[in-house]
Amino acid sequence: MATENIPNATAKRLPIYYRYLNILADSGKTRISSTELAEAVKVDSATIRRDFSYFGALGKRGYGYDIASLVEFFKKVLNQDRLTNVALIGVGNLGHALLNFNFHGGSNVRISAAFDINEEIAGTIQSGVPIYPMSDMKEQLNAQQIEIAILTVPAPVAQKVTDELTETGIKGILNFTPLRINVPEHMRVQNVDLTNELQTLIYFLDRFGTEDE
Ligand SMILES: NC(=O)c1ccc[n+]([C@@H]2O[C@H](COP(=O)([O-])OP(=O)(O)OC[C@H]3O[C@@H](n4cnc5c(N)ncnc54)[C@H](O)[C@@H]3O)[C@@H](O)[C@H]2O)c1
Repeated sequence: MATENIPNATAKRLPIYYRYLNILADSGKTRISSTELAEAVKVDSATIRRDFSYFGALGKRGYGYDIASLVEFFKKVLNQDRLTNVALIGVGNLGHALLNFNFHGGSNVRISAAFDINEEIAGTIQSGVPIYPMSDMKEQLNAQQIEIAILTVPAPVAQKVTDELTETGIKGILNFTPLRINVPEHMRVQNVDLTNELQTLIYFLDRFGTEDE
């Protein structure tokens, strides 16, 4: 299965497909056409067919896609058949909300360790997740074989903390800070920027209006 060379845009849509297909499977539905799926996930059917084609022909003409096999397939592609432990660095307002949420609801990702410089929080357990002092970070990440970190520290220290993370086994950072952090080539950063998302929405509404207009 050649999943290394799929385009970024396709990779980003896979969790959307996976989540919806799971809902369908739970409701007892057994097959779906690319047109139906397109309507539900708001991605056009040609794109869906192209996305799926990167993984080999999964659908049958006139039949559509078999939901159970798609779910199994995406589960493997997205590594949802094993639990992925992630770390959270910075348990402030946002960090705390993410700990509380902790990716419940059918996802196989969970925050298993959190770290903070504040000595009053370090050593406590919040939403079932232990908070460690920063001095324990390297040891804990290695011991728990954690490869992904969520970064929710203040922007002025984001690069410093990132540099500390590069000395551990961390391979990917979900960066909530507004700073565009620098990482070595073997690491990958995914930025989450709510302001940016909101501005994009405002831009599209200003320019194109809503779908019903
Ligand atoms: N991406 C988004 O959409 C979005 C939304 C809100 C906030 N943010 C960003 O998320 C970050 C956190 O925001 P917040 O409101 O939770 O801030 P906050 O001040 O409430 O929390 C920051 C936490 O980081 C800890 N911290 C500070 N320096 C540290 C260090 N060197 N090592 C480890 N921990 C350290 C603090 O003790 C605190 O607990 C900020 O960078 C903010 O700009 C992003």
